[in-house]
Amino acid sequence: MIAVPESGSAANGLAPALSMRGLSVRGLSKEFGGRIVLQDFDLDVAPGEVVALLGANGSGKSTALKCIVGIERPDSGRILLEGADLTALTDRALIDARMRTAMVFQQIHLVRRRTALQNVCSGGLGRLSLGRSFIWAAFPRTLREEAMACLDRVGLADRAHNRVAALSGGQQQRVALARALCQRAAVLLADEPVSALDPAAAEQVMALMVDLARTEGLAVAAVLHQPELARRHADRLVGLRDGRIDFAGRSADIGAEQVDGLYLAPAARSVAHHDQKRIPA
Ligand SMILES: Nc1ncnc2c1ncn2[C@@H]1O[C@H](COP(=O)(O)OP(=O)(O)OP(=O)(O)O)[C@@H](O)[C@H]1O
Repeated sequence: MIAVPESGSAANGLAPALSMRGLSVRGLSKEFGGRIVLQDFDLDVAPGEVVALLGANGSGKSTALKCIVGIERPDSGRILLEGADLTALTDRALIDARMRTAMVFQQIHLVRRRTALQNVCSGGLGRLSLGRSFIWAAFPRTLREEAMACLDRVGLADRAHNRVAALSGGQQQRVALARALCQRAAVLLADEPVSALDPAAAEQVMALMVDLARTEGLAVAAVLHQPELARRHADRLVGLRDGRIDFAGRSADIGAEQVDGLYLAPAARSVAHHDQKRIPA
């Protein structure tokens, strides 16, 4: 069992220095067509820790995750994964480093006509030679055993041979988490992983992500649209507004009104701010 790190000692909730473990991001910026959508974005996620990214639609949350995982190319900034600077790596070293990051999405990216086990095996494809990678039926026994253990870890060993299409949304998301385990990822980036799930399934998947962080030492960063769920499950919260960090800190230290403020329109925000100032302490 990995202890929850005492991060967030600095005033802004970030670790004081770039970490050699887990994920550290500094000064990430990205613009599309001349419009800045992410600016000076910093993030630290230690092994065993869960950090939730919150913010209104269009505030830059997904762009941040996409830049970290390599789907988008940041205009500037540094991304350190287990101490390796991804922005300085090339070729095989970059591919190997990227393999240590897994991503799960709201729209679950699994091959629906394949079994849960085959999908989880695919997480280990990067470790196979190219020739074998595309033969679904020919995953080596060792990989199948590892994938089975990963499915067992998420409570789905009994559904290993079911096609993904026959599983519920919550079960599919658990298969996606098992695939991340089989990939042997050190960092898990989750983009609205529970938005398509009913409340009970969402609760279950969030609890599983926290459990995997604690027991497997995964560093988890999750974009969430459910502030209450984030507050209950995440160790720290990072609030984004218009591409910039509005607040960052331990979940217990961040007030509900601060979180709610992320979702107010600018005019309502200035009224709320004015009202807040009038309330005697
Ligand atoms: N490939 C792209 N090309 C142009 N603009 C983009 C692209 N991707 C994102 N954007 C813009 O960047 C801004 C931030 O988008 P992003 O998806 O990161 O926001 P978000 O906070 O994840 O929003 P949501 O909660 O709706 O998913 C938005 O205005 C979006 O339209």
